[in-house]
Amino acid sequence: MLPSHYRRCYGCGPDHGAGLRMRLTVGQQASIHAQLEVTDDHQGAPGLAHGGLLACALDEALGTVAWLLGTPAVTARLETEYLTPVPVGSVLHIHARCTGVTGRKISLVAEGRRNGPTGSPAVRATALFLAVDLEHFTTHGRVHDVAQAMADPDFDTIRRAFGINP
Ligand SMILES: CCCCCCCC(=O)SCCNC(=O)CCNC(=O)[C@H](O)C(C)(C)COP(=O)(O)OP(=O)(O)OC[C@H]1O[C@@H](n2cnc3c(N)ncnc32)[C@H](O)[C@@H]1OP(=O)(O)O
Repeated sequence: MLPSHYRRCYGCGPDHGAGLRMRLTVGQQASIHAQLEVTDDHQGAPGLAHGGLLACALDEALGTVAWLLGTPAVTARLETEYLTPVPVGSVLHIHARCTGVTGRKISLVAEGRRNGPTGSPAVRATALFLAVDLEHFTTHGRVHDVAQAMADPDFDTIRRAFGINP
């Protein structure tokens, strides 16, 4: 099981009051298994998960695979395909994996299944991530948030955890 890469991340952060709090586990080679419990807070239509939120959950799993490759990376392109509605109360079992790397470009795919990891697929995504350096976050984000994240006493543990499948 991987620790959250950033405590205030909407996808996996334990300190985010309204986040998805996804838990992610390393799979074979560069792949990730994750689970999303679909709750009342995730609705787009009555009783059904919001499509954008499902894309967010897949994005989180895809981004975590990219980090397993040893570099921070950000989503450049994300295409989602919705196959069946996902009702509140279901658990989405997500599997994300890398399909190729060309320079800074990381190609990935993900699939979310209902009713267990071998259930029928409900949502799929194809993504392109771009590897970036720390400057990406200090230039475009808030310097004090970056400094705070790096000052986290668990920062080294978190960084090392992503070296699981070098
Ligand atoms: C553990 C972590 C979990 C995190 C999960 C969540 C992940 C996220 O949500 S990240 C947040 C959302 N994403 C962003 O904010 C990114 C915003 N975009 C950017 O910052 C920039 O556009 C960025 C960094 C993606 C690319 O910019 P830049 O580094 O200048 O790349 P650039 O030089 O233009 O292009 C490099 C290559 O990528 C290609 N490329 C760039 N963007 C795209 C795109 N959208 N589609 C296709 N190809 C693209 C270019 O064509 C180029 O290809 P080639 O080398 O073959 O000519």
